[in-house]
Amino acid sequence: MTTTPPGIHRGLAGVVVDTTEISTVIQETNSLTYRGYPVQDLAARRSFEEVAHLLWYGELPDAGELREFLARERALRALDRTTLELLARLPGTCHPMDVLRTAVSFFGAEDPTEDDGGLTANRAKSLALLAKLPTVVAADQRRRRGLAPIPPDPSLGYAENFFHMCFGGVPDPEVVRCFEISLTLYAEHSFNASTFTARVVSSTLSDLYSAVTAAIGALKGPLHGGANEAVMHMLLEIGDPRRAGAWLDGALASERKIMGFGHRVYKHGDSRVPIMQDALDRLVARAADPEVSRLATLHAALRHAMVNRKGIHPNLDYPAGLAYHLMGFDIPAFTPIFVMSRITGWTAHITEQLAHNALIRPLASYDGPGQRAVPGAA
Ligand SMILES: CC(=O)SCCNC(=O)CCNC(=O)[C@H](O)C(C)(C)COP(=O)(O)OP(=O)(O)OC[C@H]1O[C@@H](n2cnc3c(N)ncnc32)[C@H](O)[C@@H]1OP(=O)(O)O
Ligand SMILES: O=C([O-])CC(=O)C(=O)O
Repeated sequence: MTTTPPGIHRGLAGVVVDTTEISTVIQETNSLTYRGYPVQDLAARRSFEEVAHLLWYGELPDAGELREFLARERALRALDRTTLELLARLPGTCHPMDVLRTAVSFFGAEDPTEDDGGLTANRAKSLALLAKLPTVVAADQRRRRGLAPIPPDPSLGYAENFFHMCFGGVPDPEVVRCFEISLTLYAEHSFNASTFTARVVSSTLSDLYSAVTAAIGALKGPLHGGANEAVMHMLLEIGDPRRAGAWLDGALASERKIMGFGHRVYKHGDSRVPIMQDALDRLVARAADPEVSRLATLHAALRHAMVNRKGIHPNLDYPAGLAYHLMGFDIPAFTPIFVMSRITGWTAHITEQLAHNALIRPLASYDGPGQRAVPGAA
């Protein structure tokens, strides 16, 4: 095992690198606020579009501002033919996060204002990405099912339209509401790895698309956003609620990381989990299906076993993973759905970084070989 020398903060654990006005985790109360508003109240009372406005502009929209915001977002959802052709040519074997990463990079290449890092230009790009990403995710899920894309419907809200583009129909409002709650909870979480990645890229004065492309790469990993997919794979691997304890003992004995558990900041439970778990419970009750009940029982059994054995609590990916499965999405679409939401937080942070920019460039303590002569050099 390697020991960390004093003064070194591996993984930047515990290091405060800047200030932010966007969100904060309040450790003492295990709570999370966006621009000062508790996230559970936003999830209960506001639409995801209102939350996006709050994150970007600092305030919830009034009725007129919301009308205008919705109209602008709905008008930008469609993909042009070149993008649809490009996406259709990507191998069906690649992960949907690769598709999304490629799409964002391509949007940048297509945008003649790509290098305009001004506030107005970046706000326009952020809105266009918010509007278009669900269209990419839905078209990609359909492609993998051998189905043609369904164009967006501008008469539908953000969450409803996503279901429409994925499945050709909108489920009952309770399901849409649970999905929208997940989008609000996933929208923003301070200096997490993907947001920090976006800020690092922006700190070099690179363009917004490059920062978002890099952030998608960071979110894909199973220690971050990729965990919501890994949770579902793990539940399917365990299969039977009666196996949960024994499976966990074996996994811990082999030093496996249990997906959907633990967090760098929350050590006594993720503030978002109770809200998402409540939404998941409603989905389970509504389904009234023995197979769904079995999965929910397994989900609860593994959570209890993990808390009992290790004292490690679930993070948001744990209830969100199963909730997305019950909503009918394919597992590889789960992390792309996270992107559809987190695009709001990433772009809010890019704007904030550029407003008070300092190049992000930490130091490293060198512990490689001492200086030596290149063979043959005089
Ligand atoms: C939306 C999000 O991105 S939330 C995070 C999603 N990621 C996951 O769910 C992946 C699983 N979880 C993990 O790997 C970790 O908990 C992380 C990466 C999220 C946080 O990691 P860190 O803050 O670096 O915590 P760290 O890895 O130091 O964990 C502390 C101890 O708890 C253990 N631990 C933490 N999480 C887990 C886990 N999920 N399974 C097993 N052990 C765990 C570690 O092994 C370590 O044990 P040790 O002290 O005996 O070495
Ligand atoms: O904050 C983190 O490290 C990870 C997380 O929960 C998030 O990004 O939502």
